Amino acid sequence: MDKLQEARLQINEIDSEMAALFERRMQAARVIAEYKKERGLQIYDAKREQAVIEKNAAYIKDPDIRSYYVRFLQDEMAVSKRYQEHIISGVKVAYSGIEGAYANIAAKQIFPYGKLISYRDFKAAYEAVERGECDCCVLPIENSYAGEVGQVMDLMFQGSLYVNGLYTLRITHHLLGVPGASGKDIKTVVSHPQALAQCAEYIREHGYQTIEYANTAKAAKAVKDGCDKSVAAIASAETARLYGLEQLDHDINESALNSTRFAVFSRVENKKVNTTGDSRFMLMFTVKNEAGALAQALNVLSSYGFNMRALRSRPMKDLAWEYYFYIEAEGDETGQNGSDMLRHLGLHCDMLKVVGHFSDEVILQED
Ligand SMILES: O=C(O)C(=O)C[C@]1(C(=O)O)C=C[C@@H](O)C=C1
Repeated sequence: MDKLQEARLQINEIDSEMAALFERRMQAARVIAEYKKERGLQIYDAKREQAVIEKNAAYIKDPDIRSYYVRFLQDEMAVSKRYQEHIISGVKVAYSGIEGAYANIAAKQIFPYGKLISYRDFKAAYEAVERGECDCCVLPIENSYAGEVGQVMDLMFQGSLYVNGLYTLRITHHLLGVPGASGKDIKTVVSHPQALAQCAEYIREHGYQTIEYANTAKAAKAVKDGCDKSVAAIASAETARLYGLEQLDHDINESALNSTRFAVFSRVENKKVNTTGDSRFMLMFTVKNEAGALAQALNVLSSYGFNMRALRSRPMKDLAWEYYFYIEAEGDETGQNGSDMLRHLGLHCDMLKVVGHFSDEVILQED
């Protein structure tokens, strides 16, 4: 037998072993896909991929081969992601608003393989998941300019869903007109009040009239349907594409940091977040009506080493002048220290629930 034949026989043997291993790996990937579908998690997990590569590359003794093996692992995970997309494809994702609205843009980016279903408002989208009509929903919880989204906070407090992922969408506004219009033609701009406020300086400089719409996509649709060269919408580049509008001016919002945080809600809690130090969790509670109860509750978190990043209060709708509290904190509350903290915190609360935890806040780019 010559060397070629010998090497090919070896490869045949290795490939047959690898085929069996590949099948096992893909079966594990299927389990992961189904787990993620139930919890509204993204397939791609950058940290996990990094860990897989680091751990396995270290097994390769020949330094000449190591970089090829890293490539092999990357390809293997790309195949695994394609297979998972095939399994999850059509996962039903509820969002509020119409196509082209920012919630739709965020949902599309988080679940490009999903079936996105529009609901008229936050409550309708949230309840569609509670009823089992959708697998998860994507709702805004906070805007860097306008602050918390109170209606979504209230749903989190009263409802039964969990937050297993948080995504920040950077928002860039553009001036959008009908084809053939130019900046000089524009007299009136239409958009959501927040978008108008975010571009207030630009609008003032140009002396435009403003008209408010329920969301930026509706404003864009109105411009398209109105066919009036003197009216422009303020919305995203994606909305322009969707409604066949032209960008007459770009990046017109004042703050470059304009962004909205979207949470993905699902019926199943993602019990274990990674423990690499980037975990965060969200709590909602009411405190006992006693002097110092709130201060004591807050002290419990720090005494167990959890760093509180946000504290908000909202009125309880059915009890005048009573409030519930929302906390977002850094750390992993699923371990022993976390459950001790929650037990201790519970002593100061009438009601306490963990609404969600997630490992990393993912930054989405608008385009
Ligand atoms: O571990 C996961 O979360 C997976 O989805 C599996 C897997 C892989 O094939 O190893 C695939 C995609 C992720 O980006 C990370 C890893």
